[in-house]
Amino acid sequence: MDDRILDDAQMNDEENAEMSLRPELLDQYIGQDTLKDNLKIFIEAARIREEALDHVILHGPPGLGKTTLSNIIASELGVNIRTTSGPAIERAGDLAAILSSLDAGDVLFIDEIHRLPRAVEEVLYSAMEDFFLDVVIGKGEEARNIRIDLPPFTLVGATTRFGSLSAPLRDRFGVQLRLEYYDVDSLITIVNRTAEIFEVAIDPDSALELAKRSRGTPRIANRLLRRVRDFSIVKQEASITLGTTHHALKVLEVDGLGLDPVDHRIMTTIIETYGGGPVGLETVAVSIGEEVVTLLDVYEPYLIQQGFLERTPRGRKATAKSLDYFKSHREIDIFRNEE
Ligand SMILES: Nc1ncnc2c1ncn2[C@@H]1O[C@H](COP(=O)(O)OP(=O)(O)OP(=O)(O)O)[C@@H](O)[C@H]1O
Ligand SMILES: [Mg+2]
Repeated sequence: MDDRILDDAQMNDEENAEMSLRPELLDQYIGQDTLKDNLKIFIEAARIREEALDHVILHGPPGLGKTTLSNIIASELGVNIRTTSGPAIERAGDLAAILSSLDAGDVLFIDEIHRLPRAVEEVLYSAMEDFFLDVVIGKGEEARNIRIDLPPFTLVGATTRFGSLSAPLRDRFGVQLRLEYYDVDSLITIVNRTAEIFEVAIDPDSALELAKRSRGTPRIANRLLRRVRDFSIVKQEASITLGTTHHALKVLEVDGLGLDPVDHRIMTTIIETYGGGPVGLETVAVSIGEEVVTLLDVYEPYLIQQGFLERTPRGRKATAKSLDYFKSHREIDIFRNEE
């Protein structure tokens, strides 16, 4: 399973590549039109008022552009950005150090904000609402409370689990933006843009094919393009052809809808072992040897969006549509491509 297209462990080696692909301004950010229109107004208003932008929470599945957008927000505001993540801020003191180093109007980006320790989160409330921190200095009898005033700043939080945020934290974000899976047209534009940056030519039908098989996710579109480009280079093609694209996707075990072998194992386990469900996600995870969080964050959202999987109070259920799709894939060669 080392070649899995969605594997997190694989992501490290692409971080550099991702950096160079990140659009820097809102106009270069493809798709998410409603979100962009709203954000433009809020940014413009903050600039006119010469105040810090209200706190922003970006939520949605991995790879849809939350980190990219947080950097764009800072660029568009013309301010500095400090980047950290929920698990990296272990103590209230860590947070105090970061916050007191900000200049007025700066953006503090906290990735994976649902993983902030509880004690840190509670200190964050007053920082967000009234720009001050109450911290305890010293221990025992010596301990005393001090109040630190902060410059007005904008907290941008990102999470794949909006539902796991506590209500008090959620409510302190004045701007709540949900990223949606991208449509095929936006993904074609993203594939073509990335190809241009890579300086490779790609046939329009190949770009379309990659767009259709990217699970609505720019990160996956870019990743597939990089792999397909490798095959094309070896074949010494002048431009990435549909034949090579099909071949590469077959080797990568990406099916016609962008589903990979893990998606197939999830669905066939629910359908065949558990009679279509309902079955608990933990049970499915154990059956196929994957982490529950991976299923929750990476696999399940797209299977639900495609109408294959349903969340019910008693567990996950396969839909009628999924019975057809996964049954027919089982009868024929599972990763056959329409060549
Ligand atoms: N709207 C977009 N237009 C062009 N490229 C995009 C867009 N959104 C994302 N990308 C590209 O997709 C890649 C992944 O985006 P990003 O890292 O911002 O996702 P993320 O939502 O932060 O993911 P995670 O939840 O895993 O942190 C980046 O390389 C970025 O260049
Ligand atoms: Mg990110």
